[in-house]
Amino acid sequence: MNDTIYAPATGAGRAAVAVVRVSGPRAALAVQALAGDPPRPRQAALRRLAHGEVALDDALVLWFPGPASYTGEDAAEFHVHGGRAVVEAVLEALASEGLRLAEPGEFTRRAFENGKLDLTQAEGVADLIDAETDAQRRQALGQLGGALSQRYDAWRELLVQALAMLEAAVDFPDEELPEDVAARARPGLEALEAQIAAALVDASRGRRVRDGFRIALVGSPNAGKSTLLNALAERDAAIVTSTPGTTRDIIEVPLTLGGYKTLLADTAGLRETEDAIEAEGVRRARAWAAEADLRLWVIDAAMFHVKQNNELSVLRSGDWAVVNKIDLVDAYRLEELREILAAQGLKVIEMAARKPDGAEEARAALTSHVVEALSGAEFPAATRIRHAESLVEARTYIQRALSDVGLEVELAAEDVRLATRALSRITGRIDPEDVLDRVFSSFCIGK
Ligand SMILES: Nc1nc2c(ncn2[C@@H]2O[C@H](COP(=O)(O)OP(=O)(O)OP(=O)(O)O)[C@@H](O)[C@H]2O)c(=O)[nH]1
Ligand SMILES: [K+]
Ligand SMILES: [Mg+2]
Repeated sequence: MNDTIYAPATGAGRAAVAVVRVSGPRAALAVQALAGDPPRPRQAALRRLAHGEVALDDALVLWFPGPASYTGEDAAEFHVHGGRAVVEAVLEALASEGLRLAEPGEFTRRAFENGKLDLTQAEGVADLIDAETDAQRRQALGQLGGALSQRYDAWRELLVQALAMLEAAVDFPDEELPEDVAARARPGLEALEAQIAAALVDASRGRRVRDGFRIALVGSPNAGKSTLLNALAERDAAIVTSTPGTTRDIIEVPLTLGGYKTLLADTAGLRETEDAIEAEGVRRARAWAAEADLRLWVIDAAMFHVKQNNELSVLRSGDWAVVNKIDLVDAYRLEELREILAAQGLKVIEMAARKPDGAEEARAALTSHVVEALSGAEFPAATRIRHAESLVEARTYIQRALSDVGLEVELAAEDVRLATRALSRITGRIDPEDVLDRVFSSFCIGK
């Protein structure tokens, strides 16, 4: 039998109300010990909480007999005044009744184990709690509502149908069934393979909604990268000085643009250097830039020289050139720069980052870019690397099955079985402990 667990469900610190949750077989006893007979199920009752002779608080008490509770077990909630001493006293009383403090995510893990939600929905719960932007919230809510579960279940169903045909062909060879029985599995498998392939392309956009669209500021020392970062962040996140080589570490600033989470990174100016610390900074700058979704190549309009080739090597097509310090040059020079950079296939933005509102055009352009890149990506087939890994695996088995159909039907059937397992792992229909541990360890205590 499970332990009975308790935890504060609300954040630490002073607040008007704090909620303490209890779940497990001794939940009714715990309510009895602190608040007397459990109230009517799912109805709040105002009670004096006491432990032995000691009064603890006046609180709302809710009693959720299983299985109609969040965890599926007997559960209760105490809505107490949100002072630290009150919460501590209630937690202590519960501990002395033989209950134990819940581990991170343990309530949701029990809900999962009791079939209240599947693994992607459990992840939706965690993501909803972590959601900082509107897009993250929509994505998490969709996932909690079963958007991913439904898609995976539909795919699983297609695999089960294909498997049925292949198994029929294995069990009743030759005479009893038409010889093209196995071949009938093919169109379904082909369609599914294509759907998974498309989903994988879309998955990286979905992950960007959850984890943030990554924008790297790169360029020569002193081009004004840190100045631009600070202007966009609207605070002095990075040190700005007139000394080239000021920034060494990557400075990441989360920025919400058009309702989407982005991560803006200021990086060390790119140059050959004897200084070991700066060289490490340059290495990190290149590595971050390589993984980014967009690179902004910041250029000092007065100093730029066409031969800045070592910087070009980090750029990809579709990246932007930000011509900074336009206050220092004339129109003729600007026109010249524009031509050179456009010829490189870069989108060109001009600014004086140091001037008030100097970065507003860049902010507007970035906002439209991110919205365009991510809109609609709230509901992809995969929001985590874990999902994408299993999708890749399922796809590989389906491809192998397709090459075996007609030759070795038994092998094809086995591959389809393996593909089914890979998909089942995403929703937790089959749930190796390590996958569960990975998912639930990211939760906070009390959820
Ligand atoms: N005139 C002018 N100066 C600017 C502008 N933007 C930045 N600067 C100056 O350029 C110098 C370098 O700016 P930073 O933001 O530190 O440049 P950086 O690219 O981060 O430099 P490193 O970190 O050393 O690679 C500072 O003295 C800034 O004040 C601008 O729009 N116009
Ligand atoms: K500098
Ligand atoms: Mg800098």
